[in-house]
Amino acid sequence: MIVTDGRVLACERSSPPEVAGRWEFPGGKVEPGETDAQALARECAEELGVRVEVGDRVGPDVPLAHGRAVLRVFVVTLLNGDEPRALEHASMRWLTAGELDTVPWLPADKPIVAELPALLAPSGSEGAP
Ligand SMILES: Nc1nc2c([nH]c(=O)n2[C@H]2C[C@H](O)[C@@H](COP(=O)(O)OP(=O)(O)OP(=O)(O)O)O2)c(=O)[nH]1
Repeated sequence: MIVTDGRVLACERSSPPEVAGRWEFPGGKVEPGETDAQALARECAEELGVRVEVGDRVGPDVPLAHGRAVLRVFVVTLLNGDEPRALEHASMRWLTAGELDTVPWLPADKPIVAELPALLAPSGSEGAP
């Protein structure tokens, strides 16, 4: 997940048909010989045209419905002022904590999205009215 200025980048899948229109964090499958961080940097370049630094993990490993993989999410930071472009997604939105419920997330993402308000809140404001 790319977090900038208290907003997270949410991406709308364009395919396959059964998940088109559902929203996710940019990323993709780790290929043989890659570390998690290498795979994530490659996918961010392919899908968004950006260079990133991979940071801490967020939330649990979530088993995917087909049982062949888990969803594992990391915070990443954009490098060199790069601006994400939706090269493979149908659309993209930068969401504040208050907007997280305004897109239909893929089911596997929901436990991870649940951890986001704390991460997006300005430090010290967690729990504030
Ligand atoms: N990148 C990403 N994938 C997710 C999320 N949530 C979720 O269930 N997935 C699923 C969708 C896919 O089955 C898989 C991600 O792999 P992918 O995006 O590389 O899959 P794909 O089938 O489009 O592409 P490919 O690797 O087969 O070329 O994980 C998420 O937040 N981000």
